[in-house]
Formats: sequence, structure tokens, C-alpha cells
Amino acid sequence: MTDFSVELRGIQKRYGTVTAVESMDLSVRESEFLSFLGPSGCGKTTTLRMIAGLEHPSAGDIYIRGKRMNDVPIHKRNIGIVFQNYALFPHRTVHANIAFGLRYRRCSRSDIDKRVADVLSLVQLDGMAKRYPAELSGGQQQRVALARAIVIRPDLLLLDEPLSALDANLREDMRVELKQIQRETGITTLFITHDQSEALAMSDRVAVMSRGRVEQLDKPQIIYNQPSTQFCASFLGNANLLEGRIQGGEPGAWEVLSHGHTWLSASTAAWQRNAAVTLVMRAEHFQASDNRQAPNTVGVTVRNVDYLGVSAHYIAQTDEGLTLELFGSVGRAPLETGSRLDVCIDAGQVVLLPAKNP
Ligand SMILES: Nc1ncnc2c1ncn2[C@@H]1O[C@H](COP(=O)(O)OP(=O)(O)OP(=O)(O)O)[C@@H](O)[C@H]1O
Repeated sequence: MTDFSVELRGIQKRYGTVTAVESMDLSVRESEFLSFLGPSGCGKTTTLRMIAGLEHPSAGDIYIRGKRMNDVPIHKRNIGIVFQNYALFPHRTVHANIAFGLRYRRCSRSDIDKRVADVLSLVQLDGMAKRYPAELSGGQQQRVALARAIVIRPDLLLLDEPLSALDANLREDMRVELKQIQRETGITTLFITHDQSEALAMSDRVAVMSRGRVEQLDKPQIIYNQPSTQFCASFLGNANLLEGRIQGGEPGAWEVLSHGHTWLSASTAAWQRNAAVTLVMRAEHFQASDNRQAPNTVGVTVRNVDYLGVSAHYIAQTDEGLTLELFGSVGRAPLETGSRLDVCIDAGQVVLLPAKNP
């Protein structure tokens, strides 16, 4: 028996000349909440559809709980699926919508009634069983869709942008609830989103995808703070990516020359002297400094201010003409355009990646 709920081995999907998913290997643990995060067209939906059995892979194998699934039809995979447009049956009540999969499985009437009542309580829709979809809000309809997917006690829950039709406030509430329901039920869940805050907030692990490939698969904090590729560094958050060369130093304390400054990085990788690298420095990791002589300190002039309420986003320029993005904590009150100040960044927050074009 395997410890993995889902395993993809060398999965690939081609549509004519388009390769939607390149050779993909992925292991998802039991009870894990794993998100696929990436821009439009990177292959997220295609991956999920192959796992569901809605698409056949061009190559590779899909295992669910150790069993090869390639030739198992969708209705025999015991998977719950929720799509962006919840696709409820409009002329059936909430109860009938949720009971649909149980009837198909030939459960007894009393068993159906008990399971529907339990799941309605889990998604906080007690008392709504007799309503029709049109009599529910968008958030409530989405909960019915979720209830319908989990009432069958699936081995796996697949969620394709399930929150994207909801407005911003409801979306945040629903993401907390969805995560809570997933924890309570322990159902292994694969969640598609192109919203990075959703992926970071909800997931045990995030698979960042680009052009049909998984670029990085790790815990949210690691994906964010230690991006392993330039794509991950620029796709998540606001990062300054600068080209530079290793001047000297050793693992844990590298000196990198970039745009007339020597930056210190605590990267533990073994770089060659003179190697071309990309420095990744997140906007919010810069702090105001009162010591220009300290390492990783530069003088900047603020060129643009976007006040965001809880923070402010600045575009600033060094005296050498280098443009940097900075965030909020660079001074308590928002700075004015034209202000001059020194800013610094801790060497531990200066990530080094191989240069794109060495
Ligand atoms: N049935 C199809 N026939 C031809 N090409 C397809 C088909 N389905 C998907 N593709 C292509 O495969 C690629 C991946 O599509 P996919 O829908 O998996 O991306 P996605 O990451 O889910 O995008 P989005 O966030 O926009 O839904 C795209 O280039 C898309 O145009």
C-alpha cells in the first residue's frame, strides 16, 4: 500500500501540436491540500481533468491510492469535483442536488437523508434542503456544489477555481471555510487557482506551474521566500530581480556585483567566482536604514507612491539609476514622492538564482 493518495508518473497531454502538460511527476499525500498555481493556459485544468478521468493522458500513468487509473472511467474513480460554475441542477432542490450521487450509488433512503443532513450542517446550510438553487446566493450555491462533491465520501476532491465567481469578501470567507471543511473531513484535495494569495493561504503545498510544467513544489513559505526559478520569483509577490556576478565569498556569504553595488547574500549554494546570477530581493524585505555604511544599504529617491491602506508600494531609484520596488515598512507614515532615504536588506533575504542569460 502506498502512502500517496495520487501519483502522476510522466504524465503528458498533447492536443495536436499543442503540449498542454509536459512530462509531469507528482505525488500527493493522503489528506493533503495541494494547489496548482499558475497563469492562464499553463495546464492546470488539463492536469486536473486527466486525474478526474475527463481526459486521457497522451503518455504516463495516473495512480490513485496505489491503483493505476488510466483506463478506469470517471464514475468508477470515486472523485468529488467542483468547478468554477457550480453546475447545480436548477429544477431540483438542494436536497435532490446533493443526493444525486448517492442515488446513483444506490444508497437507502434513510442513509441518503442522514448523509445529506450531515453534509448540509458541515457546509452551514442547515434548513436550506428544500430550496432551489435560484433561491440561494452565489456563496450558498457554491457550498451546495461542495456538499454534493463530498457527500459521496470521495477518495479525492478536485476543485477547479471554485471561488472565482464570488465577490472578494465572500471569497475570503469561503476560503477559510473550505480549508476548515477539508481539515475536518481529511479528504485529499487538489485545488486550482491563479490567485497566489488563495494558494498561499490554503495549501499544505503549492505546485507553481508554467507552460505545462511544475516549476516548484513546496510549502507556501518556501515557495515565497526561496523561489527556485525566476518564474516563481516574479510570479509571486513583488520581487526585484537584478542581474549580477559573483565577486567573491563562500557558501553562506557571497558578494555579488550588480548595478554598481556589492550585495551580500547568505545563499548556501556553491557558486563559481564570476558566475552570472540573478538576485531576488522582495519589495517588503527592504527596511529604512540610518547607516549608509552597513552592508546591503543603498540611497534611494522615491519616484512613485501607491498608498494601499495597510501599507504603501513605492517605486524608488538609486543614485546609479537602478529602479527598486519597495513596500510599506520603509517609514511609518507613507513617504512623499521625491523623498530621499537609505534602505537596506538582510543578506538572508537576498536569494541567488542562476542568471537567465549567462
Ligand atoms: N481541448 C483542447 N484542444 C486544444 N488545446 C487545448 C484544449 N484544452 C486545453 N488546450 C490548451 O492547452 C493549454 C493548457 O490549457 P489549460 O486549460 O489546462 O490551462 P489552465 O492553466 O487551466 O488555464 P486557465 O487558468 O485559463 O483555465 C492551453 O494552451 C490551451 O489552449
